[in-house]
Amino acid sequence: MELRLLAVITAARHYGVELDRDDLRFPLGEVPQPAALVDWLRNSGLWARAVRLRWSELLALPISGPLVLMGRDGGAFLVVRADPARQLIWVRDPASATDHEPHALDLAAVTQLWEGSAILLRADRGGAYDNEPFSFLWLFRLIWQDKRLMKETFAASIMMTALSIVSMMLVMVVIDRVVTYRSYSTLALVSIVLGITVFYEAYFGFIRRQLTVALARRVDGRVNLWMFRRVLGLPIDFFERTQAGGVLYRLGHIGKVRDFITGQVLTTLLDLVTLAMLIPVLLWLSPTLTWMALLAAGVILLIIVAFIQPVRRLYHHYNEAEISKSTVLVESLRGIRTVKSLGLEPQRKEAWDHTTAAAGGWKLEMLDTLNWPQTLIIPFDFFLRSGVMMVGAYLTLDDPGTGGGLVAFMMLSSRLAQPLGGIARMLEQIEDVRAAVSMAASVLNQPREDTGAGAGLRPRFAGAISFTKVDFTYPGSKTTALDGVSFEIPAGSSVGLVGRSGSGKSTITRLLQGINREYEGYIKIDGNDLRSINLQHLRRSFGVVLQENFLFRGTIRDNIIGGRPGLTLTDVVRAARLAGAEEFIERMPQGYDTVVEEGSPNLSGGQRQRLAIARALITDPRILILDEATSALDPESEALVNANIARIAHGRTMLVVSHRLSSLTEMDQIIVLDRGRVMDVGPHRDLVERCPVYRQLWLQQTRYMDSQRAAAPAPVLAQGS
Ligand SMILES: Nc1ncnc2c1ncn2[C@@H]1O[C@H](COP(=O)(O)OP(=O)(O)OP(=O)(O)O)[C@@H](O)[C@H]1O
Repeated sequence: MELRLLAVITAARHYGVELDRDDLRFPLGEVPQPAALVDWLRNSGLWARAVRLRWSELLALPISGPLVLMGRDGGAFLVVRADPARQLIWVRDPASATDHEPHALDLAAVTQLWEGSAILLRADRGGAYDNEPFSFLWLFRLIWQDKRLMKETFAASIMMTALSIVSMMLVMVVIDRVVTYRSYSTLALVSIVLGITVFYEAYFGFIRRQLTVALARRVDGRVNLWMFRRVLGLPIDFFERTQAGGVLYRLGHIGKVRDFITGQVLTTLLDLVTLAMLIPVLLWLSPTLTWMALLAAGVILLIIVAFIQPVRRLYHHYNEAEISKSTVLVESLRGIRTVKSLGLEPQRKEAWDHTTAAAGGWKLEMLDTLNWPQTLIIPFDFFLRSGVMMVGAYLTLDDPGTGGGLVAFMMLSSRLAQPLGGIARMLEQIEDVRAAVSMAASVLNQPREDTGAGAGLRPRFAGAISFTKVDFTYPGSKTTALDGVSFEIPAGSSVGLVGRSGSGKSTITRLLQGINREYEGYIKIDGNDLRSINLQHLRRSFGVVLQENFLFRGTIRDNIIGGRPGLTLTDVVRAARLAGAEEFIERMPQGYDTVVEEGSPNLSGGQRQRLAIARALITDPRILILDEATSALDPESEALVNANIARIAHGRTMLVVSHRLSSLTEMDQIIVLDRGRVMDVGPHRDLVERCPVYRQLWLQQTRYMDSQRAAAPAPVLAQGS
């Protein structure tokens, strides 16, 4: 089992990618199958494929880097070279050192070891393009990946146009010959050929539609996958800066761009093929009429182009208004509890009315402006459709022998209208779509976090943390959040972070998790500079519980596992017990299989929090951060969690941010912060004596608690008396 993982890890390393065991979706203890290994490689940014090969095929493979053969006994080995002439392959044992000389195997030896399947891998060539910014060109290149399908679609279009030209020519023959010379045999022959032509035209039309649908579906799939990956790759502070409503609305535009390219642009390109073939034939049939038709079409295009600029401006305003509208809606829905409990409905309604009216106003103005080109083109469109025929009829009067030609011209030129209309529509929409591209790009092209598979160290943490002269200011903010912060936390110790509101407690935990990276100074974990550690590895090594934690729709068990591979119900129960959640979960009718609804309305705040603690503990993290994790709990739940805190802290470094100093008195050290500076570090009893800021906070709280205690016995006495 280990050998297969080792082989794949070694092969990936050849391409500069460091695989993370936590990314492998496969139950621990079982033999990993090629499909799971391929998924692992692909998710880490490599191109990989599982194949079954024959010996001859294996020998014929061009081997530029190692490929992995699956061994019979659940093992694996790496093929580094093949020599078809000598019928030999050279393999490395993944367990041995990489500089070890590969050894040659022949068919007999390979048959004994190999079970027939292999994993091919290489650096993903799509990778570079994957990292490019979202733009029109990007989408075109994405579509161009399906070159074969595109070529087939174009071939079908060419065939269709050729066939329609043939059938029109046949009509011309019928009119000129059959009618003039009364030839029945020609009529019969032409009818048969026409029948066949119609059949083929229908057939190619069917193929063309099928191909365009297939192309659209593929592009759709790829764009969706890519978009979600990009969005997940954006840093947290982007989502903090940007309202969810705006992000959703902007991302919605990607669908518009995709539909435009796979629909309008593709059809127009195909129609251009038709135009390129039709125009020479029309010129041959009647140059005068052709020029007239093209002139009318040209004027139509000019009218549309003239209105592009004003429409673009109005569209921009309309979009901005729509973003505000959608922000009001999303905000109202997300904050519905606050809205209802504070009775803020009239204000929200007013905001909604206001933004809706603004969006409606801009839309109306835009449609009004669009109405002009649509009206102005009508006479030219009419001339294109009917006027040309009248002129043609007039010309035929002078030359009666050309009746067939005129009919053929009319039938063919009617096909001119569709592609020209298509081009016009495309030009009309292009502004819309350009705006949509920049909308979607404003989210998708944000700088991403560098969580790349190859980037950074992946050390096993013991949990020692040090900050040395760390300065940090939030982007766009004037006040420094951290000012020359230095402290050391030995591995395995528990540390409290205290200070007034806004003193920088959460900022310290954010920097540690790599949420904000633009700090000055040094942050080290076990002596490794935080900047040099792989971001995903870093975050996975932490357990984090915040004041508000999001639970996903699913069972309690799924929520605690959180999709992490290799965890069983025993782990879930262990984590739940440690978090003080076991008792309430077992009282629920379905126990660990109880379904948590969206927003978890079926759980109390305290229960939700204890589940979040269990979720953080299940991976047995070396470093645990509790950021006001118990602040919102009722005294009973808080007491339950606090009673377990010593057990939770056992064997790991624990960082607890809390306003309630009474829950921190047992910590090994407490770091006192004030306005972004470290005022003092020490255990509770020392700090009360020597640190004025801490003493003040402590006295404030104990005085408050004393006054509560003093107030509490009164009713009891009254009752007893
Ligand atoms: N996302 C942010 N963008 C800009 N400034 C921020 C951001 N988060 C915090 N700050 C500022 O940084 C400073 C430190 O904030 P931080 O949240 O670390 O304090 P805290 O001690 O955790 O406060 P609290 O106890 O209220 O949670 C504050 O002045 C705050 O206004």
